[in-house]
Parts: sequence; C-alpha cells; structure tokens
Amino acid sequence: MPQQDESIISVKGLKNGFGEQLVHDGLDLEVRRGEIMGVVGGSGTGKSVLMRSIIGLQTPLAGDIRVFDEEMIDRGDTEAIDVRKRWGVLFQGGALFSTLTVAENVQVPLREFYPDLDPALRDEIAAYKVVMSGLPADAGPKFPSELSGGMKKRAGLARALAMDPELLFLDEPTAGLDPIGAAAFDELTKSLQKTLGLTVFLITHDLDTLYAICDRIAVLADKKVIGVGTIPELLALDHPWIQEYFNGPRGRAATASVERAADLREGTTDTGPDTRQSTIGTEG
Ligand SMILES: Nc1ncnc2c1ncn2[C@@H]1O[C@H](COP(=O)(O)OP(=O)(O)OP(=O)(O)O)[C@@H](O)[C@H]1O
Repeated sequence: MPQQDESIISVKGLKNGFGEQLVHDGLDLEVRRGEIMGVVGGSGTGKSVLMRSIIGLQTPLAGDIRVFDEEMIDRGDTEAIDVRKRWGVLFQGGALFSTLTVAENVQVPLREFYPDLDPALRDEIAAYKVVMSGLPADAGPKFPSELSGGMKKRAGLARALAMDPELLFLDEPTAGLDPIGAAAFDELTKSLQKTLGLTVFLITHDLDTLYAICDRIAVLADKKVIGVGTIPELLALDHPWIQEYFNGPRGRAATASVERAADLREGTTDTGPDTRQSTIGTEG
C-alpha cells in the first residue's frame, strides 16, 4: 500500500555547473507520492537543469538523487530503464518529432520500452492517450505543424502518458497558452493527478497554476531550494524573492482571483474579470 508521505524524488546536496558558472550548490528537495510539486524561481536559477539532473540528462558535479528509492547518478542506461519506464516527461514546447504524426509521437516510448508490442495494440494505446490528453480523436494522424500551441502541449502530454507513468515531469506546460487554454491544461493536470494517482514535478512561472493545482511549491534561488511549502508557508519565510513574487501585483491578482473563485463557489460575490490574463507571460 503506497504511503502518502513516501518520497518519490529525493535530491540531496546537488551541485551543477557549467565552466565557471555554478548553477546549484547544495540543493535539497523531496517530492512525495501523489503531490503536485510546483518548482519556481527566477529565470536561470536552474529549474530545467534540476529536472534534467533528476531524469538523467545532466550529470551533476556532486550530490545524491533517488527516484522511487533508486539511486540515479551514474546508473547505466540499461539499469535506469526500469525507473525511466515509470515516469513521463513533457519538455518545454512539447518537443515533438516534427516528421512523425501525433500518434507516432505517442508511440515513441512504447517502441523504445516494448519493441515487440503488437502494432495494433500500440495504435490502440496511442489513440487512448490522445483522447485522455483532451485532443480530438482525429488528431492522431496529424503532424505537429498542423496543431495549435495548446494542441502540441497536449500531444506532448499524451506521449508523456504513453507508459502509464506514476510520475510526470512538466516543464512550463502553460507557457505560451492563452488564459483559457492554460486553465484547461491546469484542470487536466489536476484531474490526471487525482484519477491516476500521479506524482507531478511541475516547473512553472504561472502564478495561477501555482494557486490552482500545486499542493506544495519549491522555490529556487541562491543556487538552492530556499523554501518548500504552501504559499502561506512560503510567505512566512520572508525571503525577498518570495515576497516580490507572491506579493507583487501579479501575485496579488492571482490571490484575488482564487479568493473570488472561492466566493463564487459559495455564492457570496458577483463575477469580476478573470485575472489570469495579467498573471501570465512572466517566463523569462
Ligand atoms: N547545456 C548547458 N551549457 C551551459 N550552460 C547551461 C546549459 N544548460 C543550462 N545552462 C545554464 O544554466 C543556468 C540555468 O538554466 P535553466 O535552463 O535550468 O534555468 P531555468 O531556471 O529553467 O530558466 P528559465 O526560467 O528561463 O527557463 C542558465 O544560466 C543556463 O544558461
């Protein structure tokens, strides 16, 4: 029986750098089973490098990374396969193969991990994941160039879900989406977390996403995770970046939006303008 406080990702003493530039120095982070962990920080603070280190695309200078309680650093490709099968990744922008159709893109991990799978079953799984990601069923034969930005993200999500992962990595999934598309993507992420019991590592600059769907938030600054918790818990830390981020005009607008939505649910106030418009577009 899985434990709610079971550690799914554990990063300790992580150090990353490029040439003279040190990106992480003594970074620690724990992600628990079933939570959506939002990862925020100013541009260039190393959010993507952190994700790449966890999934084995970046070899750290030092530190310890465990996923599903398996040590990841210096693990050979063959040894890592059993762990890699258990996660899905949506890279920034979707990272679809432009010469493959949506369905073929979704089948890439299936071909990699189960090369002998019956092609008819592969087609069936791909079709199911396309619909599960909120795309119309006829999106399967389309090429990425025929899709809108939001559809590309959903196609990337369908590919990330191909292997029925327990853990999902999302790198800025709502960047570049219009407010309605971004809110819809958030809802989809939340419903996948709930229905599939997913653990989600979600890099974002989108304050609305943080308020709407994240269970906890990790803040990267000063080459470390300077705080992890809910928004009120982070605000209590009194760090200047945290105060500026959550208490600045965009942060206040997002708070007001969440409060208004709560009031609306309780039927205690009238509708005002959706503030999502004012809180997007912050990516660096
Ligand atoms: N392969 C690389 N070679 C050299 N420097 C790199 C490489 N990858 C990342 N960096 C540097 O590491 C730092 C952190 O990059 P990263 O992409 O993780 O930032 P980020 O927090 O995700 O930023 P953003 O919010 O703008 O996406 C940046 O200064 C970047 O230039």
